[in-house]
Amino acid sequence: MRIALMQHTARPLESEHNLELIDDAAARARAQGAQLLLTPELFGFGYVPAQIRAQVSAEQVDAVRTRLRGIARDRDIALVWSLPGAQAPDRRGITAELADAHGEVLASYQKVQLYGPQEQAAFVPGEQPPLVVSWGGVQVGLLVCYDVEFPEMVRAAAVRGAQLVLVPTALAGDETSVPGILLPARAVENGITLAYANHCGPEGGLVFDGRSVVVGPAGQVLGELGADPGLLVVDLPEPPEERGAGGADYLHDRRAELHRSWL
Ligand SMILES: NC(=O)CCCCC(N)=O
Repeated sequence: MRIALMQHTARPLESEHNLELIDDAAARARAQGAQLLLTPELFGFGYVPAQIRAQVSAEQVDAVRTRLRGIARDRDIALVWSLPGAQAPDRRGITAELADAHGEVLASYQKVQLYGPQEQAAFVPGEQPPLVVSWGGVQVGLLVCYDVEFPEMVRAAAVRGAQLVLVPTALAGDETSVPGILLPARAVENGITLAYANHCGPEGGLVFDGRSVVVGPAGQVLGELGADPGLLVVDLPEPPEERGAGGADYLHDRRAELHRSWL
């Protein structure tokens, strides 16, 4: 299976411009044989939580979502996007959704681990575990940004059968430990592949790191980008016949009840 990750700089609240970037990335990804395109967190509006809360209506979110479904359909590629939820501005979270190449939404997930006071003031956290759906013969789970830094969140996707976890993100501040240490660890401890698509460059008062990456079940880097805009196209390895092949099978060996009683 071949997937693509879009890494770019969104323009705050300029959804027409941001959608054109996504459409262009979808066309280029499809031309390179990718079956899915993963895009960064809140890319349609830019990573500007306070401005989204104050200025983006539910109708505007719905219009952008409709356009994204159309891009998936018109470009004949599955698409993962991240938007504000469909609710009123004071009751919505940050979502990630997977649509198939017909533009049909297969999975929706609401970010559980909101990051920092800005996000917590602007959005409502999700309370549900990641939904895992079958797409292209692979069990796919969705998480958003900060979620993936918690072992519990990736484990929740893995115990629900996820083989591939797709993560729209918005990481700034030169946090090299996230793509460099945490993501490989999450992949190894669950025997899964993780794809992490970030913003890059100056946007909304922050400077995003880029460093989008795909990490395989042994923690191996299958593809990565630097600090500039780009399209990362990666051929995913076949999911391992059985987890832990050649190593520990943490999911099988863990003493979950005992661990739960300690935490
Ligand atoms: N949008 C986000 O969830 C940002 C998470 C950044 C976490 C970090 N370690 O800097």
